[in-house]
Amino acid sequence: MSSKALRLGTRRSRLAMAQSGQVADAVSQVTGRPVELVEITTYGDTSREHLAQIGGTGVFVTALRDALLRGEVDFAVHSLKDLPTAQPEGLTLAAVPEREDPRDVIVARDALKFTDLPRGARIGTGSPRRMAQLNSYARSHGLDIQTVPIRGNVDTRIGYVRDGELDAVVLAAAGLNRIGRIDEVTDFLSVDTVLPAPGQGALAIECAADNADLIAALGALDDPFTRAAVTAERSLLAALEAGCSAPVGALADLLADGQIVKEMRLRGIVGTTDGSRTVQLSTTGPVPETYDQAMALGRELAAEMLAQGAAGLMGERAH
Ligand SMILES: NCc1[nH]cc(CCC(=O)O)c1CC(=O)O
Repeated sequence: MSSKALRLGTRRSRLAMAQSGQVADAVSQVTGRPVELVEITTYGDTSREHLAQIGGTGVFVTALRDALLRGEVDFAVHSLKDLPTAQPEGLTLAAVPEREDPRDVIVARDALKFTDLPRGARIGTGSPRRMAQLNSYARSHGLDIQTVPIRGNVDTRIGYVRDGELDAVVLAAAGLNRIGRIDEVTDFLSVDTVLPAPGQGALAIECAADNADLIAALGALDDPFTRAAVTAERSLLAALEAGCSAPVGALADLLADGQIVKEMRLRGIVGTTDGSRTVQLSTTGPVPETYDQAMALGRELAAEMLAQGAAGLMGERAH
């Protein structure tokens, strides 16, 4: 391969710049080539509407993908949870690096934990998935909380707590880690309380499907277990015919007996945003050795969830 700089297309938000910068360093290491960041503005960055109102999936990624397809940039880094499950013609996921903390967290006033929030506390989140699970937990544990739809980047959301408009906001640990604000977390939510979004905490590195040299080089950053796990989670999401703004949580992990890994477990939840109804199920299977096996695990869980009425809890379909 040449020693020309590789062009990495990135959104200009603080989170996107942070994760692109981190991947740029890693890619530079494995390829020996300099990596140059190319800023691209997306519809998701400029729209003032709530994500759920924009509807559809992938508002953040379309502009990046267009730039890749036009050959204006060589590769792009996405938060996997923002990536639509359909892989567009002409592009490929060259690597899914090792996932970091997949949990959701609370940033609350006065260092409060979720379960210590006072009656009537206002918790900001624009995510139907988070609303459904927080409200469901509140109902079954006698908490009196109010979820308030908010939008904006991570700094803006934390700002709602700092300026006293909200008692707490819900965010992803991974995003806070990447922008260096993890210290502001007041409570890490157990995945038994709130299942993360499919793919949460993982990144996807995408490039043109015909760029074999680059695909091979970026492949050095791939973590096969993370890829198997997120493949199962995204297969569940796809089989539920839900989009990335649907109230669907999912997490795949490995079950071990001592040091010996036995199985992959996939947990999933769908719920109404008021938390009054949920379908939450789990399945296990052999640790996938192929993507097809990981996909099958997701489809199997989706079928069981649909048989228990999951479709009726998801509201309007994204497509
Ligand atoms: N919805 C926006 C978004 N997309 C990715 C992350 C960061 C976490 C990740 O990469 O999974 C966030 C912020 C958040 O949900 O708090």
